[in-house]
Amino acid sequence: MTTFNELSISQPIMTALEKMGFEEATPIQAETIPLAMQGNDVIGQAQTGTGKTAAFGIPMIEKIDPSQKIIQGLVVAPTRELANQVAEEINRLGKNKGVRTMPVYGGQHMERQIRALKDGPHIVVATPGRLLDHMRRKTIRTNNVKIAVLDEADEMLNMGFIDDIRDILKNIPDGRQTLLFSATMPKEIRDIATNLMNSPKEVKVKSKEMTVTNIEQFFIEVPEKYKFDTLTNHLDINAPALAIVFSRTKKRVDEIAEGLQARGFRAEGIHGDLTQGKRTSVLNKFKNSRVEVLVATDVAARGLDISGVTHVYNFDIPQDPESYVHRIGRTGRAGRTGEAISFITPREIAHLQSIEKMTKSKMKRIMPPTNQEAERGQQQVTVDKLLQTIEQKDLKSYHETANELLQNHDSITVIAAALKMLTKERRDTPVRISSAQPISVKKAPRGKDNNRRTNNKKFYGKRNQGGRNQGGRNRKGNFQKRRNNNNS
Ligand SMILES: Nc1ncnc2c1ncn2[C@@H]1O[C@H](COP(=O)(O)OP(=O)(O)OP(=O)(O)O)[C@@H](O)[C@H]1O
Ligand SMILES: [Mg+2]
Repeated sequence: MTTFNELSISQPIMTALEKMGFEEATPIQAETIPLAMQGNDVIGQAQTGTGKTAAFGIPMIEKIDPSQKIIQGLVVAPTRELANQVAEEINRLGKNKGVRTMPVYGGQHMERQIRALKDGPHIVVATPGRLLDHMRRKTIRTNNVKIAVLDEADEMLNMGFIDDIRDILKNIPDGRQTLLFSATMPKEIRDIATNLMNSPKEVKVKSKEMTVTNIEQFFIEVPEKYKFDTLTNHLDINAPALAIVFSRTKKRVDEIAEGLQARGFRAEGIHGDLTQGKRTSVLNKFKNSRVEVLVATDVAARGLDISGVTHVYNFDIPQDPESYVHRIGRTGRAGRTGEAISFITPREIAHLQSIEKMTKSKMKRIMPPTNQEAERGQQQVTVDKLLQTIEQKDLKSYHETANELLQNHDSITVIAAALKMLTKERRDTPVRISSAQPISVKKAPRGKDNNRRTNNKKFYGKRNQGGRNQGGRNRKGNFQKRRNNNNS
């Protein structure tokens, strides 16, 4: 364990770290902060949720001279929400030193942004498109930038962004220091990265798996047309505090979010076709739990740090293993636990195996929950609430009425009625999600494939007709029991 003291961090930042409740440095922080503070270029790779933001934020703030009101540090991030979040964290870290950080991204009012930039932030955290726009207008000048960071570096150096990144880096003075961070770093991207840097030091926090071990990973083999019912049944059983459901297309995100609302869930969708105002409001509602299920495209896959996300669903399995790693990494952050559940259509089993191979982790097969299990799951939510109320013990004033009730009815009937009243009514509103092509693997591994397949037909029935009852449940316990041991 490394304390921040051992890393020779200056007092103002130490005070900020204390305020933020950071007691010890995470491994990626312990390894990269000294290297970066010595002036090295660094490529830092560590699992999701392990504190990479502070790993580049701290050395960046150390480099800033707050008396000079010019942009000295630049962070580039792939999405607007992430740019905003990273700016917030660097602001917290740099506050006591008087270092001001400003997020700059598209969808915000240009004139207002230009006015704010005139106030002279020391650090800008930007998305590439809007940053280039400002650089062309000369409303952002990069000639004094001493340190540049690519957060989610492999994504930034991928096809979609690489040209923009080259243009941005061309305009930053040669003597600059460059830091690249991500949880994933495919080899071909690392080679591109090295060319843009000055003899970088590579730090890879060693771990057997690319994914975080405190995220339990499951998969459910389910035909496309049963995915939605499987999702709502699963949500009923697990009653997640906050869940993110990833889907492949914006259209499906909208449809899933609307379908969930129709079935009584507080759900909203987020994707790139929404206005920035809508994107921000949906994310804020999710952060303060007014929305319990966030349905998203990969726009929410990388970097977002929302505490309390207990479940990540891959309604559609992603194409790349990297995307899988980042998506499920929205839970199980900073040492917490989480569950990731991926829906795999029968034709995608080979793809699932290729993801497992790349990430060096296993997903355990679970069976799709039945309608009866989902009903019991919802009742259990009520029972949990009831038990909490019993624990609070403040029930004396209800005793007399309770006694009267029990004189005329037996206790089972009374309790059952109370449970019925308190349990969220299950809606069976029919929902149709437009179809998606299954993802295929170029080289489908043969053979092993077969023992993964089971005939799941018997598990699906029309909603509310009742499926196969698996017997008594005990929330998670039942869930565990149903794992297929052949695959764990
Ligand atoms: N040393 C620390 N002690 C306690 N909490 C920390 C520490 N460093 C960071 N955190 C917290 O851990 C959470 C995850 O950090 P962060 O978002 O930087 O992870 P990340 O490695 O960038 O993940 P991702 O790969 O998903 O982007 C944040 O809430 C952050 O405030
Ligand atoms: Mg991050």
